[in-house]
Amino acid sequence: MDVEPPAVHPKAPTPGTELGIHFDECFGCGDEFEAGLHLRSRIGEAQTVYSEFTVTAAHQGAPGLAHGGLLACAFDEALGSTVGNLLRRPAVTGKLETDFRRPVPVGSTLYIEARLDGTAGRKIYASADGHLDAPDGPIAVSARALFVAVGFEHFTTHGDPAALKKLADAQEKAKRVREGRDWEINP
Ligand SMILES: CCCCCCCC/C=C\CCCCCCCC(=O)SCCNC(=O)CCNC(=O)[C@H](O)C(C)(C)COP(=O)(O)OP(=O)(O)OC[C@H]1O[C@@H](n2cnc3c(N)ncnc32)[C@H](O)[C@@H]1OP(=O)(O)O
Repeated sequence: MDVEPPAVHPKAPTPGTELGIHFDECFGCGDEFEAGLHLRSRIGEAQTVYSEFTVTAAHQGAPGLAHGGLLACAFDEALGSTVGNLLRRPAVTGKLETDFRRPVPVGSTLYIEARLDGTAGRKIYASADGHLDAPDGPIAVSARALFVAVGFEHFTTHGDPAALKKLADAQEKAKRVREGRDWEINP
C-alpha cells in the first residue's frame, strides 16, 4: 500500500496549544510517579509537536548519563502524542527505532521535535529529533516509529477497563467544565 501524506484531523489542536497530561499514571507525561519523564508537549506548525524532557538522576544508565531505554521512552511518548493529537486516531507503537548520537547528561534537557511522515491504511509513520539543551542545539537522539491504528477495544481488552472508564469520565467532566455546562459545580 502506498504511503500517503498525513491528513490532520479537523479538530486537532492548533499550533501553540499546550497538550497537557493524557493519563496521570503515564510514565512519559503523567505526574503521578516522581521518577517519570514528565514530558511536556505543545503543537507546532506544519504537523509537528514540540516536547521537552529534563533528565534526572532517576533516568541514569551510566553514572551521570541518561539510560538509552528511557530516552527511547521519551521518543515513544513524543511520537505517540504527535500521532494521537494530530490524527485523533487511537494507535499503538508497532516499531520504534532510535539513533543515539551524543551522550545525554543528567540535568540536560532534550528538545524533541516530532512530525508525522505519512500513513498507509492502519500504519502511521512518524519521526523525531532530540536537540540537546536548546531547541536548535545539536541532535543527540533521533527516532522513527511505526504506529498502528487500533480500535478502542484494544485498550479495553488488553488494558484495565475500570481505569479507562475513570479516565474517560474525568475527560468528559473536564470537557463539560470547559464548555461551561458542568451543572454539578456550576448549577
Ligand atoms: C478519538 C481519539 C482521540 C485521541 C486523543 C489523543 C490524546 C493523546 C494521545 C496520545 C498520547 C499517547 C502517548 C503514548 C505513547 C506510548 C505508546 C505506546 O507505547 S503503545 C504500547 C506499546 N505497543 C504495544 O503494546 C503494541 C503491541 N502490539 C499489538 O498490539 C499488535 O502487534 C498491533 C496492534 C501493533 C498490530 O497487530 P494487528 O493484528 O492489529 O495488525 P497487524 O496486521 O499485525 O499489523 C498491521 C500492519 O502493521 C504492520 N506492522 C505491525 N507491527 C509491525 C512492526 N513491528 N514492524 C513492521 N510492520 C509492522 C503489519 O505488517 C501490518 O502491515 P500491512 O497492513 O500488512 O501492510
